[in-house]
Amino acid sequence: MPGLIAQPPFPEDVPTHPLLVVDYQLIRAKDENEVNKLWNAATQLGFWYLKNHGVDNEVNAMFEMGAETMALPLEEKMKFEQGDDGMSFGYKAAGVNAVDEKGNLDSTEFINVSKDDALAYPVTVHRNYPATVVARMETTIKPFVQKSLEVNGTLLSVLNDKLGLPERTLAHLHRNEERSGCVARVIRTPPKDEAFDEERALLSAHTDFGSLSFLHNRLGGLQVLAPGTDKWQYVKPLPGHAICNVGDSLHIFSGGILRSNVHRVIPPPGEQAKFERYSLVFFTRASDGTELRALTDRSDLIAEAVAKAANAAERFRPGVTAQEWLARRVRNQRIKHFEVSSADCSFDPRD
Ligand SMILES: O=C(O)CCC(=O)C(=O)O
Ligand SMILES: [Fe+2]
Repeated sequence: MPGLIAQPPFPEDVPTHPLLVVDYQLIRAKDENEVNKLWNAATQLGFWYLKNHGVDNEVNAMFEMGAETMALPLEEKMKFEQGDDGMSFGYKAAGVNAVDEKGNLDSTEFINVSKDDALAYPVTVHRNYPATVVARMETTIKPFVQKSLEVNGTLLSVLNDKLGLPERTLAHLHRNEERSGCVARVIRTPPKDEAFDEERALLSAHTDFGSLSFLHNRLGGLQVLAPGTDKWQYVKPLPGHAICNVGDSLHIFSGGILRSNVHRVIPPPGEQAKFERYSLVFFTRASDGTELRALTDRSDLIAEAVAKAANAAERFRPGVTAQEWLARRVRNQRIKHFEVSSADCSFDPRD
């Protein structure tokens, strides 16, 4: 089980991309220095470490839930597969997504549990889940979802104010009680297959689709392509530190001020590659019916940024809701839609 088996440390001699370390407790206290650090991280790279978030116990329990679920027979897991229609909740089998332009298939499994299903349990809002998920819905998943919503909600409110938006503008677009694509995801990738080339992605280059991602890594493998560079670099997992990043919808709401940066997952470096890799993410996404558009009418800062941007109309008013954006992005990754989606430039991270 992840975290219970001793795993080799991240190698010393592998280059990594440093991230700013933001202290969640100082953010909650609205400490000015810390708020500025968060702002710099969110506007420059769009990724940062978050320490003192207080979610460690729930994270460990979620890894257990993920391992219990992945251990089910494939036939059982397939009863809950997300399918080819753009549904993001449920089980994603290995080999259903393309990882590159050649149409190579992924080897990554997910279990995605909807925030709406977790909070409404035992009422079903979107779908049913495997017995290993149901057994922990109340004890493990709901507390993880609630705490993750709180952490991301606090970060959103600080960013809201720095963007010059009226109080709680972003909070209104991300209301816990409204249906959304917010989801808790456990990811499993197998140990590295020696036959695969080093650079073959486990999760292809992408930007996240929602507003804020709260990620927990144990082994390396996550890489970012930092602005102004052409080399992928590992982000080193640090014990007790989450990795947070901005996604597409927040990039759009902010008129491009907040950066939704490209990232991918490849096999972990060195000795770590011999182990299966588990990671856990909570994605905060806007309520389903929210129109994705820059909030130019609510903030002078955003209006100025959009006025200066190239192709602003296309980039910051794509003419879709948060729900449509998510469904399109999820659907276009599936190999079933590969020919259509590659013609539609789905490998452009902003498709
Ligand atoms: O597993 C990771 O480290 C990153 C996962 C990720 O980027 C995603 O699920 O969007
Ligand atoms: Fe991602």
